Amino acid sequence: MTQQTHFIAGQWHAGQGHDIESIDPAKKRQIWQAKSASAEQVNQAVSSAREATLAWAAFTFEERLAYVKRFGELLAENKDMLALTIAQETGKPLWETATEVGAMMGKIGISERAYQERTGLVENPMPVGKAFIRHKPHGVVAVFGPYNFPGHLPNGHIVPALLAGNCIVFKPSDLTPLVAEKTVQLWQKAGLPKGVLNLVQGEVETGKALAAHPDLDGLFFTGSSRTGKILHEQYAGHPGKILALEMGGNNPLIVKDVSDIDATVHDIIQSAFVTSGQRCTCARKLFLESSAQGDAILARLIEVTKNIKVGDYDADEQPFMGAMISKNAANAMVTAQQQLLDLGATSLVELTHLDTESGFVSPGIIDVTAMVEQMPDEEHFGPLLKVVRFDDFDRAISLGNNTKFGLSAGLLSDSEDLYQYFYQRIRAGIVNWNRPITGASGAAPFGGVGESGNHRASAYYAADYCAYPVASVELEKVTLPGSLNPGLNF
Ligand SMILES: NC(=O)c1ccc[n+]([C@@H]2O[C@H](COP(=O)([O-])OP(=O)(O)OC[C@H]3O[C@@H](n4cnc5c(N)ncnc54)[C@H](O)[C@@H]3O)[C@@H](O)[C@H]2O)c1
Ligand SMILES: O=CCC[C@H](NC(=O)CCC(=O)O)C(=O)O
Repeated sequence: MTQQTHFIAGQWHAGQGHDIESIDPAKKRQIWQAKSASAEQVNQAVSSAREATLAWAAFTFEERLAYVKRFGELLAENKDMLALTIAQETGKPLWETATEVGAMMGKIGISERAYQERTGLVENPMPVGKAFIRHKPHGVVAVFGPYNFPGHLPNGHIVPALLAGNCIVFKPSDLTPLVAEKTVQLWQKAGLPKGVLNLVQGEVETGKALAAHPDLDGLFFTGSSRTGKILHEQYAGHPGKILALEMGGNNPLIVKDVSDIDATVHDIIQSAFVTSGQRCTCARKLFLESSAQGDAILARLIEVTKNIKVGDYDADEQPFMGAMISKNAANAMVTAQQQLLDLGATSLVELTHLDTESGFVSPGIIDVTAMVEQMPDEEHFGPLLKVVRFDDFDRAISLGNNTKFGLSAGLLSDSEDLYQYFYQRIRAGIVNWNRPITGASGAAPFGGVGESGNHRASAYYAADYCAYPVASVELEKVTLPGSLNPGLNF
């Protein structure tokens, strides 16, 4: 029987599109297969969400919260199963996927607080009557997720959207359909009314059919800037629809005047190579001073990087890095490295595709100082760190800012004055000092400037794009004003 993987109007359905599959990039085996959703099934999912909107929005916040909390309990009960599924589908080590499931659980409390603090009720007295600020859900929204956090990042849209009273059609990455299926099964178990959350699986054409659906009130997207820009163009001329775009980055990390070299190298590695470099916040460009200290940091960085353990997600001795998402993604990193070398860069640690049928690569470091002006402003979404040596701090900042993106940036330095100087000049939505630039908190806004987003930050601020404000002045009965405007006679 064909896998029933599309959840529409509270029922699981087999797809009517073409064959799709999911491959474990570490073990190189198929772990899931199904047929994609047809355009008609996408249509049914949107209709089912539309039919559910009035009743779902009419629930009190506490009633909606009860469903979400039940989902949270189910996440806790199923955390090992979900962590293993994420590991199998993405290649990420189990220690890391356990933290992803933890972030999914943490999202519930954060979103509850954010709803109250950012979109809660405000009541102001007036000379006559009362003024209220309330918020209403948009209606039907699509949620698009990326492959690198297939649980946590869609969850970061779904939880606040449901709490605000929206109904959803969820289209996960076609590389991580199984995580989506298992997550939606938990929502079903939580007893969510039919139609409130729908799931359609498929590749780009399913995404296109959903994004273009005329009955959507909005779309919340996390993924690449390439896709985000297509969606942005598609939504041009539709000012009535809400579009939240969380996209990529080409993030700088600058090091100057530090006393602890190992701590510095740790924060560089945690910024550049965690999740095999597949985080939107990963450091892509490392700026090191042309000095004896810069040389010492680079030497130690090379040494520690060469010793990073890469391996199976379920290895007893856990690796720091698992496989990348696919052999194609691994190949793309090898190609990117070669292109930089062709442009005049020098390899310091070669990124190598360890088993060409898998997603395993070793982390790489490449010195791009000689060709930094010609370096393409691309997000290379994998473990390849580009090093730029600098003499002048201002030039490091200016090269760090020399990108169309603006997601994360960091300074490693013992000087607070230098940090203040850096903070004033660097352009990014996440700016850290003496901390890795990955691992952002869900309790803070999360978003970037430039082509990293469209000024609709997520995480703690997701509440903002999940509801629209309604201002009301209200009085219990129609009452003649005490003083009338000139020229009126009653
Ligand atoms: N800023 C953030 O919060 C954040 C977080 C995680 C990942 N990312 C970014 O995501 C990227 C990696 O994820 P990815 O490769 O899965 O992203 P992607 O853009 O390829 O895919 C994201 C989603 O969009 C769908 N899609 C692709 N093309 C489409 C189209 N033309 N129309 C409609 N839907 C389409 C995909 O099927 C998937 O569901 C990286 O660039 C990374 O930086 C950003
Ligand atoms: O790959 C991109 C996300 C990386 C991750 N950011 C978050 O988890 C943001 C917080 C949230 O959405 O709750 C990171 O910074 O490592």
